[in-house]
Amino acid sequence: MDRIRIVGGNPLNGTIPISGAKNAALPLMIASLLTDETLTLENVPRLADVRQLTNILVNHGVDYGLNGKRQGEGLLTGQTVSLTARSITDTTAPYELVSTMRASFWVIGPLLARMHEARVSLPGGCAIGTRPVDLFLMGLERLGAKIDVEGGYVVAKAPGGLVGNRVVFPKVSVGATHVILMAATLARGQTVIDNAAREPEVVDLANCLIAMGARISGAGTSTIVVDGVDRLRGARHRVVSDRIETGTYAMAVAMTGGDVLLEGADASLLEAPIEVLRQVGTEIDETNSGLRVRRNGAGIVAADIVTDPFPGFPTDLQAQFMALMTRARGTARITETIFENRFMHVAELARFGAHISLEGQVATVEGVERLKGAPVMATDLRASVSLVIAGLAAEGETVINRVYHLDRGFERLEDKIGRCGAVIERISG
Ligand SMILES: CC(=O)N[C@H]1[C@@H](OP(=O)(O)OP(=O)(O)OC[C@H]2O[C@@H](n3ccc(=O)[nH]c3=O)[C@H](O)[C@@H]2O)O[C@H](CO)[C@@H](O)[C@@H]1O
Ligand SMILES: C=C(OP(=O)(O)O)C(=O)O
Repeated sequence: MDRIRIVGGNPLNGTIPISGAKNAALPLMIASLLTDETLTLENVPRLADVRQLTNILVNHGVDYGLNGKRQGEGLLTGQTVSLTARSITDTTAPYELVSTMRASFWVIGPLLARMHEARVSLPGGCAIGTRPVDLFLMGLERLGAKIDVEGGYVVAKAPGGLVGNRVVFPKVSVGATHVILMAATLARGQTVIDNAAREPEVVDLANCLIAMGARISGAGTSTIVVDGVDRLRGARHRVVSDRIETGTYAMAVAMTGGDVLLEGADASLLEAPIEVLRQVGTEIDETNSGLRVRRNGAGIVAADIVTDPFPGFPTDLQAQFMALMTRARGTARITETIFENRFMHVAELARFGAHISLEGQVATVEGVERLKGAPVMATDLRASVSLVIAGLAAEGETVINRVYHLDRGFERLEDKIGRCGAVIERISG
Protein backbone atom coordinates (compact mmCIF):
# COMPACT_ATOMS: atom_id res chain seq x y z
CA MET A 1 0.00 0.00 0.00
CA ASP A 2 1.39 3.42 -0.96
CA ARG A 3 2.26 5.99 1.67
CA ILE A 4 2.99 9.71 1.44
CA ARG A 5 5.97 11.26 3.21
CA ILE A 6 6.06 14.98 3.87
CA VAL A 7 8.70 17.15 5.51
CA GLY A 8 6.82 20.23 6.66
CA GLY A 9 7.78 23.86 6.92
CA ASN A 10 7.99 25.15 3.34
CA PRO A 11 5.65 27.79 1.93
CA LEU A 12 3.85 26.99 -1.35
CA ASN A 13 4.68 29.17 -4.36
CA GLY A 14 3.81 28.67 -8.02
CA THR A 15 0.91 27.37 -10.09
CA ILE A 16 -1.41 24.44 -9.46
CA PRO A 17 -3.67 23.35 -12.33
CA ILE A 18 -7.14 22.50 -11.05
CA SER A 19 -8.64 19.27 -12.41
CA GLY A 20 -12.15 18.52 -13.54
CA ALA A 21 -14.45 17.73 -10.62
CA LYS A 22 -14.65 14.10 -9.55
CA ASN A 23 -18.16 14.64 -8.27
CA ALA A 24 -19.28 16.02 -11.63
CA ALA A 25 -17.35 13.54 -13.80
CA LEU A 26 -18.94 10.51 -12.12
CA PRO A 27 -22.62 11.37 -12.79
CA LEU A 28 -21.68 12.67 -16.25
CA MET A 29 -20.09 9.33 -17.12
CA ILE A 30 -23.19 7.55 -15.82
CA ALA A 31 -25.36 9.72 -18.07
CA SER A 32 -23.79 7.92 -21.05
CA LEU A 33 -26.13 5.01 -20.23
CA LEU A 34 -29.08 7.14 -21.31
CA THR A 35 -28.20 7.14 -25.02
CA ASP A 36 -27.01 4.73 -27.71
CA GLU A 37 -24.83 7.51 -29.17
CA THR A 38 -21.39 8.62 -27.97
CA LEU A 39 -21.00 10.97 -25.02
CA THR A 40 -17.58 12.63 -25.05
CA LEU A 41 -16.40 14.19 -21.80
CA GLU A 42 -13.39 16.51 -21.67
CA ASN A 43 -11.37 17.39 -18.57
CA VAL A 44 -12.14 14.11 -16.80
CA PRO A 45 -9.73 13.75 -13.85
CA ARG A 46 -7.41 10.73 -13.68
CA LEU A 47 -8.62 9.20 -10.47
CA ALA A 48 -9.22 5.79 -8.95
CA ASP A 49 -12.97 6.52 -8.79
CA VAL A 50 -13.08 7.30 -12.52
CA ARG A 51 -11.29 4.04 -13.31
CA GLN A 52 -13.64 2.12 -11.06
CA LEU A 53 -16.72 3.66 -12.63
CA THR A 54 -15.34 2.85 -16.08
CA ASN A 55 -15.22 -0.82 -15.02
CA ILE A 56 -18.83 -0.62 -13.89
CA LEU A 57 -19.96 0.97 -17.15
CA VAL A 58 -18.04 -1.58 -19.22
CA ASN A 59 -19.87 -4.30 -17.29
CA HIS A 60 -23.15 -2.78 -18.53
CA GLY A 61 -21.87 -2.92 -22.13
CA VAL A 62 -20.40 0.57 -22.55
CA ASP A 63 -17.46 1.04 -24.97
CA TYR A 64 -14.95 3.66 -23.96
CA GLY A 65 -12.00 5.51 -25.43
CA LEU A 66 -9.40 7.72 -23.75
CA ASN A 67 -6.91 10.36 -24.77
CA GLY A 68 -4.92 12.55 -22.44
CA LYS A 69 -3.82 16.13 -22.89
CA ARG A 70 -0.76 17.93 -21.64
CA GLN A 71 -1.25 21.02 -19.56
CA GLY A 72 0.85 23.25 -17.31
CA GLU A 73 4.59 22.56 -17.07
CA GLY A 74 4.41 19.11 -18.56
CA LEU A 75 1.97 18.05 -15.88
CA LEU A 76 -0.46 15.50 -17.25
CA THR A 77 -3.94 16.46 -16.27
CA GLY A 78 -7.40 15.92 -17.66
CA GLN A 79 -8.39 13.33 -20.18
CA THR A 80 -11.06 13.10 -22.82
CA VAL A 81 -13.28 10.09 -22.36
CA SER A 82 -15.72 8.82 -24.99
CA LEU A 83 -18.48 6.54 -23.77
CA THR A 84 -20.88 4.68 -26.03
CA ALA A 85 -23.69 2.56 -24.61
CA ARG A 86 -24.92 1.31 -28.00
CA SER A 87 -26.70 -1.50 -26.27
CA ILE A 88 -26.91 -2.28 -22.58
CA THR A 89 -25.93 -5.90 -22.17
CA ASP A 90 -26.40 -6.25 -18.40
CA THR A 91 -28.71 -4.32 -16.08
CA THR A 92 -27.07 -5.67 -12.91
CA ALA A 93 -24.43 -3.63 -11.09
CA PRO A 94 -22.69 -6.22 -8.92
CA TYR A 95 -21.60 -5.88 -5.30
CA GLU A 96 -17.88 -6.35 -6.12
CA LEU A 97 -17.93 -3.26 -8.36
CA VAL A 98 -20.40 -1.05 -6.52
CA SER A 99 -19.30 -1.59 -2.92
CA THR A 100 -16.18 0.63 -3.12
CA MET A 101 -17.83 3.78 -4.35
CA ARG A 102 -21.05 5.57 -3.51
CA ALA A 103 -21.68 7.09 -6.94
CA SER A 104 -21.77 3.72 -8.69
CA PHE A 105 -25.24 3.20 -7.20
CA TRP A 106 -26.43 6.07 -9.38
CA VAL A 107 -26.50 3.86 -12.49
CA ILE A 108 -29.92 2.80 -11.20
CA GLY A 109 -31.53 5.96 -12.65
CA PRO A 110 -30.41 5.64 -16.30
CA LEU A 111 -30.74 1.83 -16.36
CA LEU A 112 -34.32 2.02 -15.15
CA ALA A 113 -35.17 4.89 -17.51
CA ARG A 114 -33.73 3.24 -20.60
CA MET A 115 -34.08 -0.50 -19.91
CA HIS A 116 -37.08 -0.35 -17.54
CA GLU A 117 -35.24 -2.53 -15.05
CA ALA A 118 -32.15 -2.44 -12.87
CA ARG A 119 -30.58 -4.58 -10.19
CA VAL A 120 -27.98 -2.60 -8.31
CA SER A 121 -26.02 -3.51 -5.19
CA LEU A 122 -26.41 -1.19 -2.23
CA PRO A 123 -23.44 1.21 -2.37
CA GLY A 124 -20.20 1.81 -0.46
CA GLY A 125 -18.16 5.03 -0.47
CA CYS A 126 -16.45 6.99 2.27
CA ALA A 127 -17.43 5.72 5.71
CA ILE A 128 -18.65 9.08 6.97
CA GLY A 129 -22.13 8.09 8.13
CA THR A 130 -24.84 5.52 7.51
CA ARG A 131 -25.65 6.99 4.07
CA PRO A 132 -29.05 5.39 3.40
CA VAL A 133 -30.71 5.28 -0.06
CA ASP A 134 -34.33 5.88 1.01
CA LEU A 135 -34.59 9.15 -0.93
CA PHE A 136 -33.51 7.49 -4.18
CA LEU A 137 -36.05 4.72 -3.73
CA MET A 138 -38.85 7.13 -2.82
CA GLY A 139 -38.07 9.25 -5.90
CA LEU A 140 -37.96 6.29 -8.28
CA GLU A 141 -41.21 4.94 -6.82
CA ARG A 142 -42.80 8.34 -7.45
CA LEU A 143 -41.79 7.89 -11.13
CA GLY A 144 -43.67 4.57 -11.18
CA ALA A 145 -40.92 2.05 -10.40
CA LYS A 146 -41.63 -0.99 -8.27
CA ILE A 147 -38.75 -1.50 -5.86
CA ASP A 148 -37.65 -4.49 -3.79
CA VAL A 149 -34.49 -4.99 -1.79
CA GLU A 150 -33.25 -8.58 -2.15
CA GLY A 151 -29.96 -9.99 -0.91
CA GLY A 152 -28.25 -6.60 -0.68
CA TYR A 153 -29.50 -5.52 -4.09
CA VAL A 154 -32.10 -2.94 -5.04
CA VAL A 155 -34.27 -4.50 -7.72
CA ALA A 156 -36.24 -1.85 -9.59
CA LYS A 157 -38.75 -2.45 -12.39
CA ALA A 158 -40.95 -0.22 -14.50
CA PRO A 159 -42.24 -2.52 -17.29
CA GLY A 160 -44.22 0.23 -19.02
CA GLY A 161 -41.46 2.84 -18.57
CA LEU A 162 -41.13 5.62 -16.01
CA VAL A 163 -43.81 8.29 -15.75
CA GLY A 164 -43.14 11.89 -14.70
CA ASN A 165 -44.41 13.04 -11.29
CA ARG A 166 -43.71 15.48 -8.49
CA VAL A 167 -40.80 14.36 -6.28
CA VAL A 168 -40.45 16.28 -3.03
CA PHE A 169 -37.24 15.48 -1.17
CA PRO A 170 -37.60 15.87 2.61
CA LYS A 171 -33.84 16.48 2.76
CA VAL A 172 -31.33 17.78 0.20
CA SER A 173 -29.43 14.93 -1.44
CA VAL A 174 -26.92 15.43 -4.23
CA GLY A 175 -26.98 11.79 -5.34
CA ALA A 176 -30.76 11.43 -5.25
CA THR A 177 -31.11 14.65 -7.26
CA HIS A 178 -28.66 13.33 -9.89
CA VAL A 179 -30.55 10.04 -10.15
CA ILE A 180 -34.08 11.45 -10.39
CA LEU A 181 -32.87 14.09 -12.84
CA MET A 182 -31.35 11.45 -15.12
CA ALA A 183 -34.32 9.09 -14.77
CA ALA A 184 -36.84 11.85 -15.53
CA THR A 185 -35.21 12.79 -18.84
CA LEU A 186 -36.65 9.65 -20.46
CA ALA A 187 -39.88 9.42 -18.40
CA ARG A 188 -43.26 10.11 -20.02
CA GLY A 189 -44.50 13.59 -19.14
CA GLN A 190 -43.27 16.14 -16.63
CA THR A 191 -41.28 15.64 -13.44
CA VAL A 192 -40.89 18.37 -10.84
CA ILE A 193 -38.08 17.85 -8.32
CA ASP A 194 -38.64 19.92 -5.18
CA ASN A 195 -35.93 20.62 -2.62
CA ALA A 196 -33.39 19.56 -5.24
CA ALA A 197 -29.67 19.88 -4.51
CA ARG A 198 -28.26 23.13 -5.96
CA GLU A 199 -24.64 21.96 -6.14
CA PRO A 200 -22.62 23.03 -9.24
CA GLU A 201 -22.20 19.35 -10.11
CA VAL A 202 -25.99 19.05 -10.50
CA VAL A 203 -25.93 22.07 -12.82
CA ASP A 204 -23.07 20.52 -14.81
CA LEU A 205 -25.01 17.28 -15.21
CA ALA A 206 -28.15 19.17 -16.27
CA ASN A 207 -26.17 21.17 -18.86
CA CYS A 208 -24.76 17.99 -20.34
CA LEU A 209 -28.20 16.33 -20.40
CA ILE A 210 -29.60 19.42 -22.15
CA ALA A 211 -26.82 19.12 -24.76
CA MET A 212 -27.97 15.49 -25.18
CA GLY A 213 -31.49 16.70 -25.96
CA ALA A 214 -33.12 16.64 -22.51
CA ARG A 215 -35.66 19.31 -21.57
CA ILE A 216 -34.66 20.62 -18.15
CA SER A 217 -35.15 23.96 -16.43
CA GLY A 218 -34.28 25.22 -12.96
CA ALA A 219 -31.04 23.31 -12.31
CA GLY A 220 -29.11 25.27 -9.69
CA THR A 221 -32.35 26.22 -7.90
CA SER A 222 -34.39 24.13 -5.45
CA THR A 223 -36.99 23.26 -8.10
CA ILE A 224 -35.98 21.41 -11.24
CA VAL A 225 -38.54 20.75 -13.97
CA VAL A 226 -37.92 17.97 -16.49
CA ASP A 227 -40.11 17.29 -19.52
CA GLY A 228 -39.41 13.76 -20.65
CA VAL A 229 -38.29 13.03 -24.24
CA ASP A 230 -38.33 9.76 -26.21
CA ARG A 231 -34.58 9.53 -26.68
CA LEU A 232 -31.34 11.34 -25.97
CA ARG A 233 -28.43 11.76 -28.36
CA GLY A 234 -24.66 11.96 -28.01
CA ALA A 235 -22.91 15.19 -27.01
CA ARG A 236 -19.55 16.70 -26.11
CA HIS A 237 -19.18 18.29 -22.68
CA ARG A 238 -16.36 19.71 -20.56
CA VAL A 239 -16.40 18.73 -16.87
CA VAL A 240 -16.64 21.73 -14.51
CA SER A 241 -13.53 22.51 -12.43
CA ASP A 242 -13.18 20.86 -9.05
CA ARG A 243 -14.29 23.29 -6.34
CA ILE A 244 -13.24 20.91 -3.58
CA GLU A 245 -9.74 20.51 -4.99
CA THR A 246 -9.61 24.31 -5.38
CA GLY A 247 -10.69 24.90 -1.78
CA THR A 248 -8.26 22.26 -0.53
CA TYR A 249 -5.22 23.87 -2.16
CA ALA A 250 -6.39 27.33 -1.10
CA MET A 251 -6.41 26.03 2.49
CA ALA A 252 -2.99 24.47 2.02
CA VAL A 253 -1.60 27.89 0.99
CA ALA A 254 -3.41 29.53 3.91
CA MET A 255 -1.72 26.99 6.17
CA THR A 256 1.85 27.21 4.84
CA GLY A 257 1.91 30.80 3.58
CA GLY A 258 3.09 31.61 0.05
CA ASP A 259 1.57 32.67 -3.24
CA VAL A 260 -0.13 30.20 -5.60
CA LEU A 261 -2.22 30.55 -8.74
CA LEU A 262 -4.96 27.91 -8.82
CA GLU A 263 -5.20 27.70 -12.58
CA GLY A 264 -8.66 27.07 -14.01
CA ALA A 265 -10.40 27.51 -10.63
CA ASP A 266 -13.84 29.11 -10.66
CA ALA A 267 -14.49 31.42 -7.68
CA SER A 268 -18.24 31.45 -8.25
CA LEU A 269 -18.38 27.78 -7.23
CA LEU A 270 -16.97 28.38 -3.77
CA GLU A 271 -18.07 31.72 -2.44
CA ALA A 272 -18.66 30.52 1.14
CA PRO A 273 -15.18 28.98 1.62
CA ILE A 274 -13.51 31.97 -0.05
CA GLU A 275 -15.26 34.35 2.31
CA VAL A 276 -14.10 32.32 5.33
CA LEU A 277 -10.55 32.10 4.01
CA ARG A 278 -10.46 35.87 3.63
CA GLN A 279 -11.83 36.25 7.14
CA VAL A 280 -9.00 34.14 8.59
CA GLY A 281 -6.30 36.19 6.86
CA THR A 282 -5.79 34.84 3.33
CA GLU A 283 -5.76 37.12 0.27
CA ILE A 284 -7.75 35.67 -2.63
CA ASP A 285 -8.04 37.40 -6.01
CA GLU A 286 -9.81 36.32 -9.15
CA THR A 287 -7.58 36.54 -12.23
CA ASN A 288 -8.21 35.71 -15.90
CA SER A 289 -6.65 32.31 -15.47
CA GLY A 290 -7.96 31.30 -12.04
CA LEU A 291 -7.66 32.20 -8.38
CA ARG A 292 -4.56 33.68 -6.79
CA VAL A 293 -4.19 32.73 -3.13
CA ARG A 294 -1.67 34.46 -0.88
CA ARG A 295 -0.73 34.61 2.73
CA ASN A 296 2.31 36.37 4.11
CA GLY A 297 3.96 35.88 7.49
CA ALA A 298 1.08 37.31 9.51
CA GLY A 299 -0.51 33.96 10.44
CA ILE A 300 -4.18 33.10 10.52
CA VAL A 301 -6.98 33.74 12.96
CA ALA A 302 -9.74 31.34 14.00
CA ALA A 303 -13.25 31.40 12.49
CA ASP A 304 -16.36 29.28 12.99
CA ILE A 305 -18.04 27.33 10.21
CA VAL A 306 -21.20 25.27 9.79
CA THR A 307 -21.38 22.85 6.86
CA ASP A 308 -24.47 23.09 4.68
CA PRO A 309 -25.72 22.09 1.24
CA PHE A 310 -24.63 24.44 -1.58
CA PRO A 311 -24.25 27.43 -1.46
CA GLY A 312 -23.24 26.84 2.17
CA PHE A 313 -19.81 25.75 3.37
CA PRO A 314 -19.23 22.28 1.81
CA THR A 315 -18.87 19.26 4.06
CA ASP A 316 -16.17 18.07 1.65
CA LEU A 317 -13.95 20.96 2.89
CA GLN A 318 -14.68 20.55 6.60
CA ALA A 319 -11.68 18.32 7.38
CA GLN A 320 -9.28 20.60 5.48
CA PHE A 321 -10.59 23.67 7.31
CA MET A 322 -10.16 21.88 10.62
CA ALA A 323 -6.52 21.18 9.75
CA LEU A 324 -6.05 24.88 9.01
CA MET A 325 -7.66 25.90 12.29
CA THR A 326 -5.27 23.73 14.32
CA ARG A 327 -2.68 26.51 13.96
CA ALA A 328 -4.94 29.55 14.02
CA ARG A 329 -4.87 32.23 16.71
CA GLY A 330 -7.94 31.61 18.87
CA THR A 331 -10.66 28.96 19.02
CA ALA A 332 -12.77 27.72 16.08
CA ARG A 333 -16.11 25.91 16.28
CA ILE A 334 -16.71 23.54 13.37
CA THR A 335 -20.23 22.17 13.05
CA GLU A 336 -20.92 19.26 10.67
CA THR A 337 -24.58 19.06 9.65
CA ILE A 338 -24.47 16.73 6.61
CA PHE A 339 -22.82 13.49 7.76
CA GLU A 340 -23.06 12.18 11.32
CA ASN A 341 -19.65 10.51 11.36
CA ARG A 342 -17.37 12.85 9.49
CA PHE A 343 -14.88 13.59 12.25
CA MET A 344 -12.48 10.68 11.95
CA HIS A 345 -9.65 13.08 11.15
CA VAL A 346 -9.91 14.55 14.68
CA ALA A 347 -8.00 11.66 16.24
CA GLU A 348 -5.38 11.77 13.48
CA LEU A 349 -4.89 15.54 13.70
CA ALA A 350 -4.31 15.08 17.44
CA ARG A 351 -1.18 13.08 16.55
CA PHE A 352 0.33 16.32 15.24
CA GLY A 353 -0.32 17.94 18.63
CA ALA A 354 -3.59 19.65 17.63
CA HIS A 355 -6.05 20.52 20.42
CA ILE A 356 -9.53 19.46 19.30
CA SER A 357 -12.50 18.42 21.41
CA LEU A 358 -15.60 16.84 20.03
CA GLU A 359 -19.15 17.07 21.29
CA GLY A 360 -21.84 15.63 19.06
CA GLN A 361 -21.64 17.36 15.71
CA VAL A 362 -19.40 20.19 16.95
CA ALA A 363 -15.60 20.15 17.02
CA THR A 364 -13.85 22.88 18.98
CA VAL A 365 -10.34 23.58 17.78
CA GLU A 366 -7.96 25.56 19.97
CA GLY A 367 -5.14 26.79 17.79
CA VAL A 368 -1.63 25.78 18.83
CA GLU A 369 1.67 27.52 18.04
CA ARG A 370 3.24 24.55 16.28
CA LEU A 371 2.41 21.10 14.93
CA LYS A 372 4.89 18.25 14.95
CA GLY A 373 5.13 15.65 12.15
CA ALA A 374 3.84 12.15 12.94
CA PRO A 375 2.85 8.84 11.38
CA VAL A 376 -0.89 9.08 10.63
CA MET A 377 -3.59 7.12 8.86
CA ALA A 378 -5.98 8.30 6.16
CA THR A 379 -9.52 7.28 7.10
CA ASP A 380 -11.49 8.70 4.17
CA LEU A 381 -10.96 10.90 1.13
CA ARG A 382 -11.18 14.44 2.51
CA ALA A 383 -9.84 13.40 5.92
CA SER A 384 -6.69 12.17 4.20
CA VAL A 385 -6.00 15.48 2.52
CA SER A 386 -6.50 17.29 5.85
CA LEU A 387 -3.51 15.26 7.07
CA VAL A 388 -1.50 16.47 4.07
CA ILE A 389 -2.34 20.07 5.00
CA ALA A 390 -1.29 19.51 8.61
CA GLY A 391 1.88 17.71 7.48
CA LEU A 392 2.88 20.61 5.22
CA ALA A 393 2.96 22.94 8.22
CA ALA A 394 4.26 20.50 10.83
CA GLU A 395 7.87 20.44 11.98
CA GLY A 396 9.72 17.36 10.76
CA GLU A 397 8.47 14.25 9.02
CA THR A 398 4.91 13.03 8.50
CA VAL A 399 4.06 9.69 6.91
CA ILE A 400 0.46 9.19 5.80
CA ASN A 401 -0.70 5.60 5.48
CA ARG A 402 -3.61 4.26 3.43
CA VAL A 403 -3.34 6.90 0.72
CA TYR A 404 -5.64 4.92 -1.56
CA HIS A 405 -8.34 7.11 -0.04
CA LEU A 406 -6.53 10.17 -1.38
CA ASP A 407 -6.16 8.64 -4.83
CA ARG A 408 -9.95 8.38 -5.12
CA GLY A 409 -10.28 12.14 -5.39
CA PHE A 410 -6.99 14.04 -5.84
CA GLU A 411 -5.22 13.86 -9.18
CA ARG A 412 -1.41 13.73 -8.79
CA LEU A 413 -1.48 15.61 -5.52
CA GLU A 414 2.19 15.10 -4.71
CA ASP A 415 3.26 16.39 -8.17
CA LYS A 416 1.01 19.41 -7.95
CA ILE A 417 2.18 20.64 -4.56
CA GLY A 418 5.73 19.28 -4.93
CA ARG A 419 6.18 21.70 -7.85
CA CYS A 420 5.20 24.55 -5.53
CA GLY A 421 7.98 23.84 -3.05
CA ALA A 422 6.48 21.22 -0.74
CA VAL A 423 8.78 18.39 0.29
CA ILE A 424 6.48 15.47 -0.47
CA GLU A 425 6.95 12.05 -1.99
CA ARG A 426 5.00 8.88 -2.56
CA ILE A 427 6.50 5.73 -1.14
CA SER A 428 5.18 2.86 -3.24
CA GLY A 429 4.41 -0.61 -2.02
C1 LIG B 1 -19.81 11.34 -5.35
C2 LIG B 1 -20.38 12.56 -4.74
O1 LIG B 1 -20.83 13.47 -5.42
N1 LIG B 1 -20.35 12.61 -3.41
C3 LIG B 1 -20.81 13.80 -2.74
C4 LIG B 1 -22.30 13.71 -2.51
O2 LIG B 1 -22.52 12.54 -1.76
P1 LIG B 1 -24.00 11.98 -1.63
O3 LIG B 1 -24.74 12.26 -2.89
O4 LIG B 1 -23.86 10.58 -1.18
O5 LIG B 1 -24.55 12.88 -0.45
P2 LIG B 1 -26.06 13.32 -0.21
O6 LIG B 1 -26.21 14.75 -0.63
O7 LIG B 1 -26.97 12.32 -0.81
O8 LIG B 1 -26.16 13.22 1.36
C5 LIG B 1 -26.65 14.27 2.16
C6 LIG B 1 -27.33 13.69 3.37
O9 LIG B 1 -28.52 13.03 2.95
C7 LIG B 1 -28.57 11.74 3.51
N2 LIG B 1 -29.33 10.85 2.60
C8 LIG B 1 -28.96 10.76 1.29
C9 LIG B 1 -29.65 9.94 0.44
C10 LIG B 1 -30.73 9.19 0.94
O10 LIG B 1 -31.38 8.42 0.25
N3 LIG B 1 -31.06 9.31 2.26
C11 LIG B 1 -30.38 10.14 3.10
O11 LIG B 1 -30.70 10.23 4.29
C12 LIG B 1 -27.10 11.35 3.66
O12 LIG B 1 -26.93 10.30 4.59
C13 LIG B 1 -26.50 12.66 4.14
O13 LIG B 1 -26.71 12.81 5.51
O14 LIG B 1 -22.75 14.87 -1.79
C14 LIG B 1 -22.16 14.99 -0.48
C15 LIG B 1 -22.78 16.22 0.18
O15 LIG B 1 -22.42 17.37 -0.48
C16 LIG B 1 -20.64 15.10 -0.61
O16 LIG B 1 -20.07 15.08 0.67
C17 LIG B 1 -20.07 13.94 -1.41
O17 LIG B 1 -18.72 14.17 -1.71
C1 LIG C 1 -17.52 11.71 0.29
C2 LIG C 1 -17.00 11.78 -0.93
O1 LIG C 1 -17.14 10.84 -1.89
P1 LIG C 1 -18.20 9.63 -1.87
O2 LIG C 1 -19.54 10.29 -1.85
O3 LIG C 1 -17.93 8.91 -3.14
O4 LIG C 1 -17.93 8.81 -0.66
C3 LIG C 1 -16.21 12.95 -1.33
O5 LIG C 1 -16.02 13.16 -2.54
O6 LIG C 1 -15.74 13.69 -0.43
